[in-house]
Amino acid sequence: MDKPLIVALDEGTSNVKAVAIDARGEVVAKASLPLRLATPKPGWVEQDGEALLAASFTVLRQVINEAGARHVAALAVSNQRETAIGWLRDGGRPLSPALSWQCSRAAPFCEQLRRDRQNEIIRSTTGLPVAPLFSAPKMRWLLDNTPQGQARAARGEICLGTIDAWLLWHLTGGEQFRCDYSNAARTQLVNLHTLEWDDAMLALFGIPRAALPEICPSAWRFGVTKGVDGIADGIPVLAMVGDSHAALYGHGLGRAGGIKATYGTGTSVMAPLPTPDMRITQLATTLAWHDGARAVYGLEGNIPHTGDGLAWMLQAMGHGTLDEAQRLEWFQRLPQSIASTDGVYFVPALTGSGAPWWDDQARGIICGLSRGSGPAHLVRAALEAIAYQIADVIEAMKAHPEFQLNTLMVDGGPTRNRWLMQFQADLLGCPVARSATAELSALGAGLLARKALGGLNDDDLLALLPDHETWQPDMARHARLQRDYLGWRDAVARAHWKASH
Ligand SMILES: O=P(O)(O)OC[C@H](O)CO
Repeated sequence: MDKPLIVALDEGTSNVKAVAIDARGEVVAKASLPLRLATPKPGWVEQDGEALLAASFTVLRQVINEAGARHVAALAVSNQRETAIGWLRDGGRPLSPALSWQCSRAAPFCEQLRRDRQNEIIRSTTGLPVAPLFSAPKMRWLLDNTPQGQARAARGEICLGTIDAWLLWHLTGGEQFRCDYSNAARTQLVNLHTLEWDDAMLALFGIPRAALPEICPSAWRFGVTKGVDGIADGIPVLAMVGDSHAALYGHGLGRAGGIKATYGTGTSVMAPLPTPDMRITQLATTLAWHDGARAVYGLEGNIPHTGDGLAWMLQAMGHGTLDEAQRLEWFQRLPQSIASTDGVYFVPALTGSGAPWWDDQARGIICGLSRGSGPAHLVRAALEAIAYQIADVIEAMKAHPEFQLNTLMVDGGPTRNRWLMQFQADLLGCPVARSATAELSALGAGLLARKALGGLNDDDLLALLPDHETWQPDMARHARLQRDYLGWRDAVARAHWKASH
């Protein structure tokens, strides 16, 4: 193979990395750079779109040059989702900083939609709840805060896009204005049944169709590089996909029964589904990817505080300065030093609860303390809370008629904790499989690009997936943990107590 490499860009919220992946699926070169977030007002979170481009092009240039441009068959992109940016079609200059997925400046507009009782039509059309997280209310804010924004957008002078579209536009010298299905599905403007921009949603959010990109499959010939300093012209971009979706693809190509959980500050749990079905109102339904032949859907639950709850507990106990290695040592040693938490639970609803409860008013609680409770009980309760919250989302997923759980596939920093992996397997009563690679999103996007190159079927791609280390459940312990899980549910109800009083 004269061009064996795919260079995949993983454009995240806090850093951007590029990796070169060879024909066996191995990472042979990589580079990364941190990205800055700005918080100009409470609740506002934004990112300099041009700085994001510059960092992305720097890591791409570095990896392409290290690997040798003549060996690069294609580029692939996985990216932070929901973040929205507007730019001038003439010249590509941004209208303002990109509005991060974390930004809640569009909350008043969302509140109005809820007051106008638009929730149900939005959810049944797009699969998503009304929330400032999604791109559509952010795009509306951008147009409202740009002189003659609506009129100029309707005339096609303004482009509105997710980060994949922004990157592609600039990678192709302004020639291609396209995004992929997975990113489009997170805007809240796509009809999940037709997979097209939806007229009713465009009208509701006040977004002219002329301002939006063409939606393409995630594995697709999106365009070729043109005019990027230091990067050869003519390299095809063959995949673009949201990062969480790319990780699911990188774990197992979305085979039935393989659910993934990315453990980080928060956790995204995603299950692949063959059809969209929006009956489970506690979770978001989304498009996982379109591989050029077919669309795969996803049922997703986002939990805001998992690793973050652990960090909070450590800080509250006065150990916030421990470095990463010390934390891992602590978090493995302390929970094993006791047989159980003796009924102590920590519900880390620190800014409200996410999936499957969705209660902004909920607040964190520690309950079940007795005279004998100590640091080990608290640390163990914080670790167990991660596993319990994931179990809550999976419980909600079980209501879906096509749901299957064979293995929970996991990735992210906290999965290095072997005690936590075993506890998660015992609690769920199913194997937990941790991916051997830290570059799962980039790898998933890279595999989609390989698919677009042609010549490989899914069995060939499966052979390129990284290995997993698996923890098998102890079923006797699983049975005992069902009692503790009921105690957890009771604690969750107490965390939600404030909302109803
Ligand atoms: O930047 P990450 O990797 O935390 O991902 C951000 C998510 O895509 C937002 O939905």
